[in-house]
Amino acid sequence: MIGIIATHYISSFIIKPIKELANDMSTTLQAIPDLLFELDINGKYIQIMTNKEELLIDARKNLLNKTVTEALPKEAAKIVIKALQEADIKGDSYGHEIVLPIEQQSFWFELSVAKKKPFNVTQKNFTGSRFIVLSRDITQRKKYEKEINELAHIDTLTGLANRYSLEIQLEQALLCAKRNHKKMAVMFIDMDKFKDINDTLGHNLGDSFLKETAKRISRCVRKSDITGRLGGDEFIVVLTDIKSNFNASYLANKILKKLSLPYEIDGHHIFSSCSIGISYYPGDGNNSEKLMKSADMAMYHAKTEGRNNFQFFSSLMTVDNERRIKLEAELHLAIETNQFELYYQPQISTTTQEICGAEALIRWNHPEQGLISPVDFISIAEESGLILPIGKWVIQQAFKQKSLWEKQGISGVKMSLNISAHQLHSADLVIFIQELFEKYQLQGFNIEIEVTESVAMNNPQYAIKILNAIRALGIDLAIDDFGTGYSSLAYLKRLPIQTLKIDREFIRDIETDANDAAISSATIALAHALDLKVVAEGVETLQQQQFLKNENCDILQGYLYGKPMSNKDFIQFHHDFKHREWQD
Ligand SMILES: Nc1nc2c(ncn2[C@@H]2O[C@@H]3COP(=O)(O)O[C@H]4[C@@H](O)[C@H](n5cnc6c(=O)[nH]c(N)nc65)O[C@@H]4COP(=O)(O)O[C@H]3[C@H]2O)c(=O)[nH]1
Repeated sequence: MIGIIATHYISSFIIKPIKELANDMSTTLQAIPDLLFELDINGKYIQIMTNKEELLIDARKNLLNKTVTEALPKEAAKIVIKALQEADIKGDSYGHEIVLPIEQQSFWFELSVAKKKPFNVTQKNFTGSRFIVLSRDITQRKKYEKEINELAHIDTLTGLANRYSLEIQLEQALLCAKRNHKKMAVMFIDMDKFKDINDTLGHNLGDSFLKETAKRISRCVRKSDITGRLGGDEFIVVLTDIKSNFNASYLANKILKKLSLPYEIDGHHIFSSCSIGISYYPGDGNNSEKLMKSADMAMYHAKTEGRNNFQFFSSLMTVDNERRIKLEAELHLAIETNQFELYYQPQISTTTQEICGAEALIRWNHPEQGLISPVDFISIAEESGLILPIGKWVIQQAFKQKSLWEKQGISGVKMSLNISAHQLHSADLVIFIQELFEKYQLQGFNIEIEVTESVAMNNPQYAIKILNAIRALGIDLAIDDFGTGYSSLAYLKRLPIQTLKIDREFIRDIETDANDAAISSATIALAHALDLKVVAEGVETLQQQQFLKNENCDILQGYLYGKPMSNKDFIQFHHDFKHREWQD
């Protein structure tokens, strides 16, 4: 009886609570998303407590009594043993990470290990240290970490290295070059007139264009070279081991060629090019900042040399660069204090022998340097965006002058003026012209706007739209510097132009260079076939004049008749102009 009571007592007061506790424990373990193991100091699996069988490297029954060295990849097993040894000494160990191949995927686990305190009731056979190992699945976290790391180092648009990563990689490459006495080259690549593409076709298309550019650059370089995007349309290529300058020029030529091939993006045909500056280690700098800066200056020099070319850094450019920065600051002031003036160069009709036009050309009356030629500041104005206010001033001044000439009896003289790529692509250009056109009552008077061939051909669809709107106001349009740009006749036919201006490069050697003569003759014939008038620029000699007359060129402009001159001188010139000695 006592025996029964004692059994009942043990059952209800000892075994039952233990059972309940075990039940509770098992429910708690089910709820833990991690894997729990009990291992001995040799890494032998004593217990596996998890319901996440799919995260085990092998079936539970295959793992039990095996050691981690037998069950896991070598590297992971080493880490587990290390964590156990650490916990054996300190009592616990945290933060070790292992990667395991499970079902052909890589899973990351973070280990937390606690040394077990032996107690006698259940673990009579307990020999040596035992450990509870909690193995947390951190695969997702690792994925995010990798993504964040990539975001920090990779330019998300192009997949190339970003500025931060470029600097790190360049510093590392420099250390290596210093140690091994190697030469390196840094190339600074800037797309020509990217802003126009972005402004006119929108940012999405601009992005696609940059992606394509990045692809083309990547295809030109070796795997061991560093390629990245600094931001915007600026790319960097670092040649980490070059034998001679030839390597860099060869690659620069290759990149120039590839980036100037036509782009077809979302049905738009885009023509572009790039300018490249090159600096060398050790000659042009011994740290990443100096090398990048030198390459940047050389790139800027390439821009001023007409774009679509490459230049090596030279110390003289530092002076150039300082001058440019100073000039840009002074240009701001020049706009505010009205330091600009328009000069006018006469154009002579070969049929009437009269002055039939005047090209308005800007001059800068610099307070210290005197008259500065547009050649020295237009490109800076374009780069800095100052061309927009300057260009507006030119339009306003030329329109005003044209209206005054009419009032002063100087009629029949077409006023030609230049507009730049930036202007053509500025949103308010047409409205601005229209308002001034009405303000100065120029309806019915001859006004002509000149755009260079490359301006019109860069994004021709947009150029056609804007030029059509200008043309609709009754303004004539001319293609300037014809022959120096893309010469796409198919597009030329679609432009609403009335005049072609042959660049003075072709006129200069017209008597001695058969090619130039042939190009000029063909251009005149082509223009006439398209019902366009032809202006020859840069006519300096009677022989050139004769040649052009023989070819039926319509209008001549050049020093032979008159240099660009102030308004006062032009009025005098016009007054004095009758039939002169130079005429045949
Ligand atoms: N050697 C020689 N040169 C001759 C002869 N005849 C004319 N020229 C020069 O050739 C240039 C013709 O202008 P462009 O091709 O439009 O080239 C212009 C044009 O692209 C730009 N420019 C001038 N004014 C403006 C302006 O108001 N706006 C814009 N966007 N660009 C302008 O600056 C360029 C240079 O202008 P300029 O220095 O005035 O130089 C002028 C003129 O002085 C000649 O017989 N021999």
